[in-house]
Amino acid sequence: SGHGQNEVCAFNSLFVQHSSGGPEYAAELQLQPSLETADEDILRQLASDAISCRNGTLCDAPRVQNWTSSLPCIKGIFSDEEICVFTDSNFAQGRGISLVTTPARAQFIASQPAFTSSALIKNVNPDRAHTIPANYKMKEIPGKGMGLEAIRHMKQGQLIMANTPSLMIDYRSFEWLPLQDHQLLQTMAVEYLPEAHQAAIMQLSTHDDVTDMPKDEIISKITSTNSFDITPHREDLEQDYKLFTLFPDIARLNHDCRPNAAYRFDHATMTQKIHALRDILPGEELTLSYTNPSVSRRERQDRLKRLWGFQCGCKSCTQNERRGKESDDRVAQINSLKPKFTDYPSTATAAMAELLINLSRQEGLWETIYLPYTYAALKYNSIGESSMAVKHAHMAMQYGLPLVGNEHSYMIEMATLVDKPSEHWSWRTSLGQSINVVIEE
Ligand SMILES: C[S@@+](CC[C@H](N)C(=O)[O-])C[C@H]1O[C@@H](n2cnc3c(N)ncnc32)[C@H](O)[C@@H]1O
Repeated sequence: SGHGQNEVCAFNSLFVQHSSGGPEYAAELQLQPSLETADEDILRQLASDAISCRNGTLCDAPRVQNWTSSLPCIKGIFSDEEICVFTDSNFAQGRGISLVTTPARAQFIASQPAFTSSALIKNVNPDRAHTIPANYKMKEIPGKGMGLEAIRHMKQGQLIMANTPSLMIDYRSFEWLPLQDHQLLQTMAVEYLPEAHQAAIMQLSTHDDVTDMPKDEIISKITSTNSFDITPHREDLEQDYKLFTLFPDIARLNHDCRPNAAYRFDHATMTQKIHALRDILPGEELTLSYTNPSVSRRERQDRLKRLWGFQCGCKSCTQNERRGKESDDRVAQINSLKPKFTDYPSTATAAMAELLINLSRQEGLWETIYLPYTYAALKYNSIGESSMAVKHAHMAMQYGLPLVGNEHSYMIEMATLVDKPSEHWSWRTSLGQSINVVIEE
């Protein structure tokens, strides 16, 4: 690209100048720990040069439209493609958003309705939604740092809060760039945001003490302690590369192995939505599960310690040995029953689906309970019990719709079944014939 020819702005070409190695340097980079490859001062100089580029004095105009800035860029070690910082400081009523990604993906994201019809995301973020009374307050939670507490009664399925991202970091930035370059882009992505937004990010939890840490590392700690993995839009051609995404208000939700809330990202509105998994009373802490809840207590605790660095103090993790064992047994039974509904040929029955529902309810696994309700609806319909089928299909939708949306295959099946059970493909399929009722997720 034209950009690459400009020595002032092209980070990777300066890497080459800095070393004595020439073209082999790229190969060297793969072997050395990246922190030793570039001098901090040089990187800083490059960053400030890049800012000058952005102001149009040293470089070409940004190559991607719709962003208030689209620099700096760094070329990947394993790829010819560049990773750049894209900021739109007007996004979400001036709250702003920064992306660290390829120009192609940035262009795709900028074409989403959230960018092209800004009225869509008016009032999405708590600090901009002055007219909507908050459902929660932030407070200190013993042993967990800060957290969010419900201040009103909320119904199962209700939207609790929503947020647009502060930062979205393409996984290619971690994979293609040396750590120091990656951290530099991440820091610049923060620094390009409006000041109030930056301040909110810098106040987020770092889990450990970060006094005396350089800013790049503090920001890395903040993103790794608080970000969600977002699966790319289904029309994005690069499904393998997720987006590590920070939502500054939602980041205050602590983990619980049996949470009362769940998240879902809507690409069109670029909004992470938090819904109530069950009815919530005022005074309850609002929680999400950071990890798969359907594994044993030991496994959950190990994962949380390994991946997040904390000892889980949730109710399910701290209950006594006997109750802990009962919970593990239910989870194991759930996990052995579930495949019977999706494996072919299916040996499952409506009674087994009811058992799965009961176990999930007892265990408080609300996030996935739409699955056994869906199985039950299909099994009842397959034996011609339409009223039971419709009843369970309604339950599947009540729990599933807020979490997976109406385009999810299960929700589509349930909506058609409820409409006319006898015209659904599953109708009486288990009677007198040997067709099995199995649907794909
Ligand atoms: C995304 S932040 C949640 C908000 C955070 N407590 C704060 O003060 O901003 C994740 C961090 O919160 C703490 N945390 C979250 N859930 C926890 C739990 N169940 N037990 C202990 N610490 C928890 C850990 O320090 C974790 O790294």
